[in-house]
Amino acid sequence: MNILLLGYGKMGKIIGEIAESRGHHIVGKINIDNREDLSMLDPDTIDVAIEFSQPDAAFENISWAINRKIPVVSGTTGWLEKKPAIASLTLEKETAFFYASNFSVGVNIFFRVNRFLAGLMKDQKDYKVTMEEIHHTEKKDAPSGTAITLAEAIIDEIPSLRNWKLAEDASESEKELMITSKRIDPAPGTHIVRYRSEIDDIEISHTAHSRKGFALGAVLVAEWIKNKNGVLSMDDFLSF
Ligand SMILES: NC(=O)C1=CN([C@@H]2O[C@H](COP(=O)(O)OP(=O)(O)OC[C@H]3O[C@@H](n4cnc5c(N)ncnc54)[C@H](O)[C@@H]3O)[C@@H](O)[C@H]2O)C=CC1
Ligand SMILES: O=C(O)C1=N[C@H](C(=O)O)C[C@H](O)C1
Repeated sequence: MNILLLGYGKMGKIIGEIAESRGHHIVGKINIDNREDLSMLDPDTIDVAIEFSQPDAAFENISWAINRKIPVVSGTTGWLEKKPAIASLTLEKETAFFYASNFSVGVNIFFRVNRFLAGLMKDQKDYKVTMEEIHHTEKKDAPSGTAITLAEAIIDEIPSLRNWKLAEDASESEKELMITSKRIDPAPGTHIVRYRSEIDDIEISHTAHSRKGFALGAVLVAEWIKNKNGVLSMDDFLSF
């Protein structure tokens, strides 16, 4: 496949290496300082764009590709208030858009375990749930996209919770799920969900040892998305 990389930072580079090792051809490596290279590409020769840039660049990158009917696989976090506009554009242009806050198989198993545990805890009034995420110091958004996905599932399952909040922003409230964000190098991504009572604690965690799982997941999705249409997610891709 011919793959365009929109965003060629830590993730873009590993994605490029994995894609090439699987026989794909990288037609462009676009960063903040070479966006003019986009005008030299022939959109008809691009099978899929993989977009890992930064929160304030994602919408423009994704729109550029979708407007040219290029399917997009995006992992950029921190821009999702604009996702409905991308969803409409995707349907209008009859192409495909795939978003995941986390592409690793391990985290997607963790998402299922998190939802199951939250369902078990929903009537356990003696436990208070909190979350913690730890990432490297270059990360631009907080909390992480993965933490938001975890929090949304917990809030879905536990009726007494209304929304999540960053622990540093807020005084505690019974109705809010507090998320602590820590920035410590070189952490590729750690997420912890804790239920604490006077008697005991229950804790689940996922720790990425590198970025390889995120990058491999994005390439596998790019291979899968070819010739598909619509707005897709990991629930469409995963077979478990
Ligand atoms: N969904 C997932 O599984 C994962 C998502 N991420 C997310 O992916 C994004 C990228 O992460 P990293 O590669 O670690 O960040 P990074 O900071 O290493 O790279 C971002 C790159 O985007 C480029 N960029 C900035 N503005 C641009 C623009 N207008 N057009 C094109 N490129 C532009 C920068 O030049 C930079 O090279 C972040 O939002 C991060 O949270 C990271 C890992 C896994
Ligand atoms: O910025 C990162 O590095 C990561 N971002 C994603 C997120 O915000 O959840 C996924 C992963 O945790 C690494």
